[in-house]
Amino acid sequence: MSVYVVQHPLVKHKLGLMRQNNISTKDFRDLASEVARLLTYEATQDLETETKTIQGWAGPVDIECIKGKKITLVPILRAGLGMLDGVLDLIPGVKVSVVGLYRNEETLEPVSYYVKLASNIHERMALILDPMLATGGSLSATIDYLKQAGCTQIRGLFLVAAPEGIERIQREHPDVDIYVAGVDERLDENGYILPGLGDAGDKIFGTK
Ligand SMILES: O=P(O)(O)OC[C@H]1O[C@H](OP(=O)(O)OP(=O)(O)O)[C@H](O)[C@@H]1O
Ligand SMILES: O=c1cc[nH]c(=O)[nH]1
Ligand SMILES: [Mg+2]
Repeated sequence: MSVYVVQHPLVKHKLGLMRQNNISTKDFRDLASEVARLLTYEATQDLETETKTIQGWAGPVDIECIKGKKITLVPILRAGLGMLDGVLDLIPGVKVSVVGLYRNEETLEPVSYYVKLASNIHERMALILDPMLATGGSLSATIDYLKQAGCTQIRGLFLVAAPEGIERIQREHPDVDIYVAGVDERLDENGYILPGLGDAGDKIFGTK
C-alpha cells in the first residue's frame, strides 16, 4: 500500500483555510471541492493514454487520450458527497457508486444504511471519496463492499487522515492506495482527528 501525501502548495493552503474555526458552510464546501479536484489530479496521474490521429487545423495531428480506463467514484455518504463535484469536474464521464455509512458515536463502528454500486465493478478502478479517515472503520467497510463485488483496483482520496486509520488500512487492505491532503497528529478520545477539521459531514451539510 502507498500513501501519497500531496505536497502541492495550493493543497496545503486550501487545507489550512478549512481548519479555521467558524468557517462558513459555503467556504468549507468550496474548499472541499477544490482540494478534491487537486487530489484527483494526483490520483489519476498514472492512467494510461493511447495515441489517436485527428484532423487538426493544419492537418492530421496525433493526440493522447485516456485509454478507456473505466472508473467509478465511491463517495461515502454523507460527507464524501462534498468531494464529488470537484472530482467530477476533472473526470466527468465516470459512474458513481455510493456507500452509506455513519459512525456509531459510542463504539465508533460504521453502521451501513445504503449501498449501490456501479455495474461491472470488476472492470473498474474505484476512487473512494471521504473527507476524513479517522479510525479507518468506514473506509475498511467500504473496501470490503467493493472487494465482495469483485473490484480489484481501489484508491482512496481524503482531505485529512489520522495515523491510526492509515495503519489500520495498511494492515487490513495493503493493496489499496491512499491520496491525502494532510496526515494529522492523532485521534482524540471520541475518535475525532486532531487538529483535523471537526465534523466534516456537519460542516458540508450545515447541520450540527
Ligand atoms: O474512519 P472512521 O473512524 O470510520 O471515521 C470517518 C468517517 O466518519 C465521518 O462520517 P460520519 O460517520 O460522521 O457520517 P456523515 O458523513 O454522515 O456525517 C467521515 O466522513 C467518515 O466517513
Ligand atoms: O475528525 C473526524 C472524525 C470522523 N469524522 C469527522 O467528520 N471528523
Ligand atoms: Mg459526520
